[in-house]
Order: sequence, then structure tokens, then C-alpha cells
Amino acid sequence: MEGIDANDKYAKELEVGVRVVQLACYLCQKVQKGSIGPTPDQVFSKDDDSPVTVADWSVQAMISWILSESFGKQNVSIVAEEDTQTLSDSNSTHLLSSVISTVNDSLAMAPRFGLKGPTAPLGPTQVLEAINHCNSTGGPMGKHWVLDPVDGTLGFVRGDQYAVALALIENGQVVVGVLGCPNYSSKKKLVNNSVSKSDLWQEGCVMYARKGSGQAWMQPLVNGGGSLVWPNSASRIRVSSIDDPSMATFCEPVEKANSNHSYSAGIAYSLGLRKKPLRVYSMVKYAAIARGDAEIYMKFAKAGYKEKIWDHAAGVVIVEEAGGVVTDAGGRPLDFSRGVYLEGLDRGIVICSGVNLHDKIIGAVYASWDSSHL
Ligand SMILES: Nc1ncnc2c1ncn2[C@@H]1O[C@H](COP(=O)(O)OS(=O)(=O)O)[C@@H](OP(=O)(O)O)[C@H]1O
Ligand SMILES: [Mg+2]
Ligand SMILES: [Mg+2]
Ligand SMILES: [Mg+2]
Repeated sequence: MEGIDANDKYAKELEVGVRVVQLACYLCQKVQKGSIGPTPDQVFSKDDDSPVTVADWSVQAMISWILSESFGKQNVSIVAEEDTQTLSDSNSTHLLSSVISTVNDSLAMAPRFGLKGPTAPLGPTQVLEAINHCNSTGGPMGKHWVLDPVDGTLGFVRGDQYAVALALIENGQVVVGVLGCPNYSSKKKLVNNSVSKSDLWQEGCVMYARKGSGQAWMQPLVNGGGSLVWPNSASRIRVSSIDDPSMATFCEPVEKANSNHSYSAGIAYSLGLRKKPLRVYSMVKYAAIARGDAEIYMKFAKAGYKEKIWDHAAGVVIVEEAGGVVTDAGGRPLDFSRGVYLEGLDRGIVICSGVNLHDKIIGAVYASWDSSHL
């Protein structure tokens, strides 16, 4: 596969990672289109009131199962977002059946993606086991996969941007990142308000990078239907070369609850950013920086919110290998070695296409900071 050196230490992880994320994108598109699984308006609430859908559980189960098959269950440690609490409820048998059929529908397509599927459809125990197998808490030693089965669930539910994010951490460092963006065309630029429903579904993309390679790659989504041609072609992606703030575009989360919009507007103003913020759901924001559709991504969550590693791991390595810079608001690298959370994160996350813009933003945060902002 292009961008993956067969002799690389992580060649197999990258190869399987890209293929399984392609399959996950296929699964999500099927659920979002309503042709398998329930309609997207069947959204459930977790304890923290955040949404979860059949797609979130199904992708987690499917990826967990494929990783275990590919690398041996006992060798596979996975840190992932979802658990089986809601699914195991005795009132949830209908929901669990939807997840099981969605998982099996997608696994039946595995050979088309160059992956080995099960010999017989998975039953409830196997599906619940696959989801529960993702109960690792990571840490500073060893290899851990990090998975956000659907990032930007709100975007997914609203028929907008969302991502499937898979990364591999070894000894606390993100060494591989794969980001599937089913509604982010590999051809069209992401522009404010340009995501019309008719543009969606046409063609998404999968991005991937191996730490230290100095390269990040993008493939169009493989179309699971019709005649599948695999391996498909990939192209190198690079961050934007714009480093004049007045020309730069900055991204931020859509929801005010997830990032302080007025604080980032203040930073943008002080830097002389002229364009309106590009508000995009999910890690598609990282994808937009990595391929040069935007130059800056700022996220300043409310004080007390702890960022989780699965919301950033894949995006960070892809942006860095595409030439960008990712740190916390104090200018320090994100620390993926301390479990499920990005412990020690200073205020927020600043992602830029280059060091000049990044220095300016960190300087502006330093100059403006007042803890009453968040
Ligand atoms: N209060 C709060 N503050 C900050 N971040 C939060 C918060 N609550 C949730 N989350 C996490 O944000 C993930 C979605 O982030 P986005 O950048 O996509 O935000 S937005 O949907 O565009 O508003 C989202 O990821 P998913 O749950 O995978 O969708 C959450 O992990
Ligand atoms: Mg969630
Ligand atoms: Mg997420
Ligand atoms: Mg998620």
C-alpha cells in the first residue's frame, strides 16, 4: 500500500489499521443512510448526556474483533470510548440486535477490504466481548490501540462531518494514526457552510501516517458496493504554506459547550485573523489542517473537562507528519502516556500548519490569559 514500507516496524499495524478504518467508514455510511441498522435519529444518551448510536458500538465491536483476529487477542490492548452498559440492559435487546446485525453486515464485507471475516456470524456474547475487550487504560509502557469509533457523534447524527479514529501508542508515543472521514471528500476543499447534503456521501477519505516518516497520506474511501478495487491509490498530503495570519483560516468545534468560542475569537482578533472560524464537528478538523484546508485549530474546553486520548491521538500524528505543530496552550506536546486522559494539559490545544503561526498563537494565549475566561 502506498506510504507503507513493507519493512517498516509497524507495516502490519498500518496496513490492517487503514483497511479496518475503511471498513468502519463503510459501516457508518450504511447506518447513516439507513440501509442497515436503525435510522440515525435513534440516538441514545450516555450518563454524561452525550449521544451514542448503533454505529458507535458497532464500529468499536468490529474493529476490536478484526484487531484481535489479526494480532492475537492476548496481544491486543485497546483504549476506546464505548462500553456495554446500555447494551447489556434487559430493555435493550432490540438495540443489541441492531448492533449485532450491523457488525455482521460489515464483517461480511471484510474480504472485500482485504481482511479476514468470521466463518460464522458473531453472536451476542462475541459482540459484547469485542466491545468489552476495549477496556484498556493505556499507560506509559507497551503497545495500546486507541480508538474513537465515531468521533463527532453529533455531526454523525446531524448528517454532517464525523470521523473514525484509530491510533497505536507504543511506550507513550503515538506511532501510527489512521483517520477515516466519510463525509470529507478527498477532492473537495472544506469551506464554511459548503457541506450541502447533496455533497455528502459522494466520497470521503482515509488519512494515515507513521510517526517519524515525515509523510502523511490520503486515500479515497473504498466503495464497498459494486466492484471493489484494492489497494487503491493514495496521495501525499501536506499542511498549508500560508503563515500570514490575515490569510489564515482557523477551525474550532461546532458546539460552544466543547470549546470557548469567545476566547478563541479574542485570540483570532489579536493575531489579525480576518476569516470567520470554520466550525467543524470531530477530528475532521485535524484532517483539514493536515491537508491544507485550514491553518489553525484551537480547542479550549471548559475548566474541569479532561480531554481524552482517543479524541486526539490519530489526528496529532497525521498533522505532525504532514508538517504541522500540535501542543497544548502552554506550548508543550500532548502527553499520551498517562492513561485515558491527556493529563497535565495546559488550558487547551493549539494545532497549526507551521511554527510561525503556532508561536504567535501561544504568545497571544500567554498575553491574554485570564482564568476567568473559561
Ligand atoms: N464538555 C466538553 N468539552 C470538550 N469536549 C467534549 C466535551 N464533551 C464531550 N467532548 C468531546 O468532544 C468530542 C467532539 O469534539 P468536537 O471538536 O468534534 O466538538 S463539536 O462536536 O464540533 O462541538 C466528543 O467526541 P465524541 O464523543 O466521540 O463525539 C467528546 O469526546
Ligand atoms: Mg461520544
Ligand atoms: Mg470523540
Ligand atoms: Mg466517539
